[in-house]
Amino acid sequence: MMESICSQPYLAQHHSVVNSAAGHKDVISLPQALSFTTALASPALRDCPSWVGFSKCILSLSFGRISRVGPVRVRCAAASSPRGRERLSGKNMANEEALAAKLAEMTLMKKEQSPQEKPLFSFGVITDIQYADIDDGKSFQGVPRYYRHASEVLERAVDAWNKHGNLAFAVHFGDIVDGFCPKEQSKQAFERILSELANFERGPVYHMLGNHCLYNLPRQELNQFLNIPTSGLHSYYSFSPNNEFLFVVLDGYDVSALGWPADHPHTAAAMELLNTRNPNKEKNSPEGLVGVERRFVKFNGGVGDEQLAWLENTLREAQEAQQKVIICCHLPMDPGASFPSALLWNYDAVLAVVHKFNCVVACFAGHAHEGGHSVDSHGVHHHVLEAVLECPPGSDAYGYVNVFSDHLSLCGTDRMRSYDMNFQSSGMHPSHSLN
Ligand SMILES: Nc1ccn([C@@H]2O[C@H](COP(=O)(O)OP(=O)(O)OC[C@H](O)CO)[C@@H](O)[C@H]2O)c(=O)n1
Repeated sequence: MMESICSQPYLAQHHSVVNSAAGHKDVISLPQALSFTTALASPALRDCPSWVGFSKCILSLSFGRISRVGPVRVRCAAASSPRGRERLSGKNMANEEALAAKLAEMTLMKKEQSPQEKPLFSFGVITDIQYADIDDGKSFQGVPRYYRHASEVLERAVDAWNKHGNLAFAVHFGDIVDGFCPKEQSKQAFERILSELANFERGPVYHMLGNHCLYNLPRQELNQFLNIPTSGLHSYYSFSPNNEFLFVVLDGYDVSALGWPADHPHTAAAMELLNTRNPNKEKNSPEGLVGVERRFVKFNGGVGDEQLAWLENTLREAQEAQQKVIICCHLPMDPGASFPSALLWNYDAVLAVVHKFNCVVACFAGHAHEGGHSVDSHGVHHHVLEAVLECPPGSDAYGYVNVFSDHLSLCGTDRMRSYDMNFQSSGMHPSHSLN
C-alpha cells in the first residue's frame, strides 16, 4: 500500500520525520501516519480547498492530542503540488473512501467551529545556522553537520519569508557561525550570513548570542555585527512589534566562561560554578553528571543577577500593560523541552521569575539541535527549534510563527516541525509536559 502511494524519497523523508520524533508519547506511529496518508490521497479529500489547515484538524480529531504534524504536512505538500497530486491520484483507494468521507465531515465540523482568523502579526524563525566555509563534519556525539549547506538553507528561508509577504520581522536564535570556522575567516563568515539575512525585505532580523558566536568574535563586535540594541557589553533587550505583545531576548551567556576577558567577574563566577559542579578536566564534557546536572558544561551559561532583576522589572511592566510576553534565549529553559546538557545553568532561577507573573506565554530557544517542546507547571510553552546546521543537503529547517491573541501557530518547513501553542491564562494550571 505504502509504495502504491509514495515515491521512495517521499517515504524516506517520512521515515526521518518519524524517527527524529521518537521518544515522544504524542507522536503518531508509522502505521497511523501511513493509513492517514492513504486517507489523504483519497479523491474525496483531494478536492478539498485547503489541504494543510485541513490535515491539522483531521489529525487532532482523529488521534487525540497530536502535537507533531510534520509527517502530515509533508503529505499535504505532496498532495497540493501538481506533481504530488499526479503521484497520488489514480491509485487504488477504494478501501479508504469511507474513512476519507468521515475525515472530510469531521474537518468541516472543525472548520465551522473555528473559522480561520487573521494573525495579529507573524514573524520568521531560524536557528543554529553555524555556517563555515569548511568541509562537512560531525558533532562530538557523531551527528553530521553540513557547514556550507547551512547558507543554502538560509537562502531558501529568506526567499520563503519574502514570498510569504507578511512577516513583520525574523528572529535567529543564536550560533550564526560555527566555532570550527578558521578565526581569520570569522568576520567574512558573519558578513556572508548577515548579508543573506539582509535580503529579507520585510523588517528587522533580531539576534541573540550563542556559544558558537562567542567562539568566533568578542562580545562587543558581536553586539555590533548582530545589531543587538544594548548599552555596553550586555546582550539582552526587549522589543514590542504590537501593543499586545512584548519580546524579551535573554543573554544565556551573561555568566559564562566564554566571551568575557579572563579577569572579568563573570568569567570568575562561571569557572567557580563549573569547578564546583563539573569534576571533569574537560569542562565541555558532561560525563558522569546525572540528569539536569549535565547542564554544567562550558558550552552553556547563565543569566546574571543584574539581568534577572531587569527581567523581573520588564515582566512586571508588561503585566501592568496587559502585554503577553514571548521570551527568546539561545539556551532552552525547561527540562521537558531539551536534553539536560543543553539547558541554561540557572534555568530554575529564571523560571522562578517568569512564574511570578502570568504574562509569559512562550519561551523559544535553539542550541539543542533536534528540537523539542514542553508546557511547564505554569502553562508556559517551551519550544526548541530544529537546527539548520544538521539539515542534509536539500533539506531545510526554518519557519514562521502566526501570533494570535490566544495562541501561537508555528508553521515549520521540512525538518522544522509545526506546532500550535494555546495560551493558558494564569499560573493556576497543572503541569502537563508533553515529554
Ligand atoms: N561531550 C562534549 C560535547 C561538546 N564538546 C565540545 O564543546 C564544544 C561545543 O560543542 P558543540 O556540540 O559544537 O555545541 P553546539 O552548541 O553546536 O551544540 C550544543 C549541543 O547540542 C548541546 O549538547 C565543541 O568544541 C565540542 O567539541 C566536548 O568537548 N565534549
